Amino acid sequence: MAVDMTQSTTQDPRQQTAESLAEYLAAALTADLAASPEARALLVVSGGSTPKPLFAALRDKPLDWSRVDITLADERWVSEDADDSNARFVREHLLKGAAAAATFHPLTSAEAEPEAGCGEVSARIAALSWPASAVILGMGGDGHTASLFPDGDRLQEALTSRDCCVPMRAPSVPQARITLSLERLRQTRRTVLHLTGTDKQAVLSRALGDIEAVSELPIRAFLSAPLALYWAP
Ligand SMILES: O=C1O[C@H](COP(=O)(O)O)[C@@H](O)[C@H](O)[C@H]1O
Repeated sequence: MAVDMTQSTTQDPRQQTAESLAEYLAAALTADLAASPEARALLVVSGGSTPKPLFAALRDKPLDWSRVDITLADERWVSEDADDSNARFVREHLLKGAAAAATFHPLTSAEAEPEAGCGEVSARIAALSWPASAVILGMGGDGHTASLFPDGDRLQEALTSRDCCVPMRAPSVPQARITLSLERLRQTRRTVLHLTGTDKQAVLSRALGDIEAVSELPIRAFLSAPLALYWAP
């Protein structure tokens, strides 16, 4: 595992880490957009609570956001105005200021269940400009990342499928989900793991102890390739 560990030393380490990561992502997007005047750049973000200060730090970076596509690593199969919708979170915290010019691609459809809507979403997301400039992953206390849950009903499918998206249900979470597959999450120029807290540091240490046992701690699927780790206590 090649880890680029960026850790804050200021009084507000989470904010400082978010700002460092925003600088890194803005430079990555700018570099990928410079490839040609027609180039588009794709940014894959995670939901949850961790990215909020990152989104605030990133959204006013001076780059051509009109050529940036943004999608999610995973989503709850809920309406976009639900409190726990990742799409709502992205619209409220990232697609503001300069970044309002970006194009957001949600992971839901009009179907009632993710099993019915997944094909449509997969086709839509697969049509974006892969490889992504960056995939920003989070991690839960159970070692899940995106919606690759240890107790997910389709975890093995999501780890092996060539499909872009996979529906997911897990006893440990209340809502049905949809997640990008492992193969799709790996189609990126840069992978970032953004974590906060000593509890998650402990889970990551455990995961690094045996990176082969992916089903136990699915974050392990990303620990054998280059990864930029942004962590703050
Ligand atoms: O369920 C989820 O949790 C993880 C981590 O969330 P956080 O609140 O601890 O930041 C997140 O990365 C994932 O996208 C989300 O669906």
